[in-house]
Amino acid sequence: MEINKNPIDLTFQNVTVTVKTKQGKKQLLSDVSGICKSSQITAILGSSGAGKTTLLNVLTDRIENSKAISVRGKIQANQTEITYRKFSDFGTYVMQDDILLETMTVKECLQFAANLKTPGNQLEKDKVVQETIKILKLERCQNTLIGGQFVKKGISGGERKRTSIGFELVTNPSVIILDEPTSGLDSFTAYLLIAELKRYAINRQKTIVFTIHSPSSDIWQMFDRIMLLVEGQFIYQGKSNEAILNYFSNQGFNCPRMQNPADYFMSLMHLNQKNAQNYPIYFQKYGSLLKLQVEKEIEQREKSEILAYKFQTPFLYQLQQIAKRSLKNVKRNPILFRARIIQAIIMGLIVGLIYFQSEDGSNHPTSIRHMNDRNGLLFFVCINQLMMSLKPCSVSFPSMRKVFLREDSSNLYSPYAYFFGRLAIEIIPQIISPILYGLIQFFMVGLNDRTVGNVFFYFFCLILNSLLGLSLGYIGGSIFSDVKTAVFMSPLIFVPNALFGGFFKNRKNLASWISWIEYLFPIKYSFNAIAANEYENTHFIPSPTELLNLEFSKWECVYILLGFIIGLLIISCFCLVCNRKRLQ
Ligand SMILES: Nc1ncnc2c1ncn2[C@@H]1O[C@H](COP(=O)(O)OP(=O)(O)OP(=O)(O)O)[C@@H](O)[C@H]1O
Repeated sequence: MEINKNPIDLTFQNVTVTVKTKQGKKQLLSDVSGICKSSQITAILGSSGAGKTTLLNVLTDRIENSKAISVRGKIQANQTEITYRKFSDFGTYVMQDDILLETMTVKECLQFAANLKTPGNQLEKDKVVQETIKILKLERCQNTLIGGQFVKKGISGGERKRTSIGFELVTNPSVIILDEPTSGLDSFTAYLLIAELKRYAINRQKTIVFTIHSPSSDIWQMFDRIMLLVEGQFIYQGKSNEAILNYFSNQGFNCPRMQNPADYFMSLMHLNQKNAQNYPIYFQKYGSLLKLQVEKEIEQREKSEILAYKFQTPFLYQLQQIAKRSLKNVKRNPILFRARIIQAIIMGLIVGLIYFQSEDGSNHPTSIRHMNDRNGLLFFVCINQLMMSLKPCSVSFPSMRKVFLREDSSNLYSPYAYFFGRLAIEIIPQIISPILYGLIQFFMVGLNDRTVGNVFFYFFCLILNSLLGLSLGYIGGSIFSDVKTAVFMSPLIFVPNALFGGFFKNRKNLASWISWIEYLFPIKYSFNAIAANEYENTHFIPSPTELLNLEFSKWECVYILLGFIIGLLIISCFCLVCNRKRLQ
């Protein structure tokens, strides 16, 4: 990684954030101005709820004006105003939660970001990864899986945090903003991390800003600039060490010699009765002694051009990278894939045994009992296939939503590439599973095998049904943000499909005011196609398709089903793109 050609001073002026709450309006930040300089590390301290994360969200332009929240003020980089997309052109935001894919190794994780976000050939991208690993001292764990809920063995909390930072560093940003990078780390690991960030800021002229809760005295010594926040207002901003100690001692707040200054200032800011009486003094002193000075400093910054970092790899390359990663994810966490296959085998066996060599009308052509059995079997197969793929597909997007949102906010790839890259892999079990299911029960039951065409058509219908479940699952998964809601809502898709499918209630008996609804539920076409195929040249008299009043030919149903699948996939892709929320 080369020296930064684009050093940036980040400034903010008169920033006020107001939210509407049930109790009325609440100011999270009140008219704050400040400056974060290049080649320096700036630490923002304050007690819990002081507004630190809110300030970072404003700096990275992640809060939008809306009915519920109002943001005023000016954010500038080298005296040029910034907007959300422009921030990601030169800066990066490492959020408090380390959102990483647990099935990747540290190196693969950084490689993924480097492949998608850095220009040059593969050798150059690999070099960036190696350098990032070296800077963040991740050599020892580079080939260890990240780990988490499903993959139990993983890297430590400190390594996780550094990987999270590394994921953003590979793009060589000029400004790095971090929300509590040391949370959850022991004091020595925290020290090493801040020391690394400081070295990085100096050596590469980066602007590093972070919030921190309780730094040790060793960490405190390293800060170049400190901002102290109390109830959304600054009470100090400027140099660290002697400067801040002198400022407060001049006001009668002397830090005991043997005490960690960070602890002392945190105790001054903590909301209790005694401190609350001092708050007006802090604000008044800041207003009279520092505010003007900071504003002057901001005005004196020189205007210079920001070299925007707009590199994005071609769409097909993004698609390939996402598909490769999804495949690895399935291989290393195969539980869902295995469950789908085992489910297909067990369900195939159950159906095969229950309907074993069921009567096809050749012995008792007029038997309504046998005809009903066969109709029931065909309808059950349609519903069963749909449900077997709907559930896993409805949870697949919500379960990866955080990773997607994080990568999307880093502008790593197009959301369309993400959607189709995942689809390319997730479609595989949805094709294998119905084939397996069909192979087991088709011959056990003794379905229509008069021609090879009939056999293939049956299997084709099973696959279409499975893909229908996938596309319906994707719709739920891309609309609902969490797994539980997506699963709870799936009966809303299933029940009307079953009721209007043409088996439980004969379509001719539907009231005229409601009969049009049946055309909206695709299972009707699946049942129609599979029944039309089964009863081609049937022995049953009269023909079950006539009794069921099935109106379409089997190929007409296939075209309609394909239309449904493609249409639903397009809608779910659109929902995913529109539902992207910025992580705050
Ligand atoms: N959308 C919102 N609506 C109402 N109140 C909010 C909203 N977002 C934040 N707050 C409140 O604003 C205050 C500042 O929140 P913020 O997350 O910036 O604090 P913080 O200093 O980062 O705290 P911590 O150190 O605990 O993370 C808190 O009291 C929080 O409850």
